[in-house]
Amino acid sequence: MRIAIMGSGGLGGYFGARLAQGGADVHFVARGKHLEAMRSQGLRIEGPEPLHVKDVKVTDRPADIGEADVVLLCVKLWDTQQAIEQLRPIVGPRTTLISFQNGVLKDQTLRAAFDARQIMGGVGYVATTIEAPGVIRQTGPMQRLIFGEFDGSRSPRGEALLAACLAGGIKAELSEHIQREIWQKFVFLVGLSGTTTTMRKTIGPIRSNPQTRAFLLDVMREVVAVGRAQGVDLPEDFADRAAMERADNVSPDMTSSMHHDLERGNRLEVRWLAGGVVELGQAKGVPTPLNRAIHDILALHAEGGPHA
Ligand SMILES: NC(=O)C1=CN([C@@H]2O[C@H](COP(=O)(O)OP(=O)(O)OC[C@H]3O[C@@H](n4cnc5c(N)ncnc54)[C@H](OP(=O)(O)O)[C@@H]3O)[C@@H](O)[C@H]2O)C=CC1
Ligand SMILES: CC(C)(CO)C(=O)C(=O)O
Repeated sequence: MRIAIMGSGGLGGYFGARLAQGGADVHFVARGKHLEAMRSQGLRIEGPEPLHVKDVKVTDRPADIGEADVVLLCVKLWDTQQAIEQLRPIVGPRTTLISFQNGVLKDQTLRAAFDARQIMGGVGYVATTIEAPGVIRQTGPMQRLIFGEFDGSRSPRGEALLAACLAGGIKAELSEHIQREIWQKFVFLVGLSGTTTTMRKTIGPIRSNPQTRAFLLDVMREVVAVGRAQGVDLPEDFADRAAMERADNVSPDMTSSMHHDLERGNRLEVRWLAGGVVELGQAKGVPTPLNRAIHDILALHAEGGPHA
């Protein structure tokens, strides 16, 4: 199975390395200094389960890879359109595409570019970032990939990718409810990213302080209300129980990739996270004042640049 990893940073680099370790034919797409370092030193994962993949197949020209069986889309949301254009030469009629990016609108973007039957849904759980060119740092032991067909079937292509993931030590699951999984992660992520980035703290202190804990919960409740209004099968108390439980069980030093981006002066995905909640809420008449506040507070940082 030829697997192309489009974007080899925190998410794509981590799971691509594990897939390669398990014996899959992995081709990474990277750029800049990260590409050079991967070419000269391979790809290193630091953290609870360190790994060094020495001979990585990596390019900045996806066309060189040839037709892929599976493409894992792992670029930041603002890079999606450019990535899609670069991917066209390696997407044949039998290629499957899965976006493990965050957010709930990503698959719409893929469907606008490719045949909808080629697209499976995906969710990635891991806390990773590019620490230095060629080096990905993982915080905490969490790592999990969930993917599935949007019609709920267990397809041969899903089973094949599952086997490749399991061989690489990835905690992977083939889901029969992938749309709900995508929203469940969205609820947690919007809460985590909105609070850690605006408060500039990791989850530990945020969940321990009653005032910030209540804020986190209310942010996630808004996402649940919007999801339910969109017809997603989310229990009404999903934020209060499952999402809060997840927030309580992750490592206290865990933060969101958006918080890392703020600290580094990178662009932020806030437009698709809290901003996406506001947009989808407006379409259904669901009030989302806290998500609006998060989106507005971060507006001056959304395009990147140093912050005081
Ligand atoms: N990191 C995490 O813990 C998790 C992240 N996610 C989601 O995954 C997505 C990716 O995030 P993350 O991995 O953190 O992001 P990173 O910035 O760490 O990685 C993305 C990588 O893709 C590269 N890239 C972008 N466009 C291209 C291109 N056209 N050609 C070659 N390389 C390209 C970027 O290069 P450059 O740096 O030059 O822009 C960067 O190295 C986001 O939607 C995020 O929300 C989901 C779960 C966990
Ligand atoms: C919440 C987390 C770390 C889980 O994978 C994530 O997706 C992100 O911060 O982008």
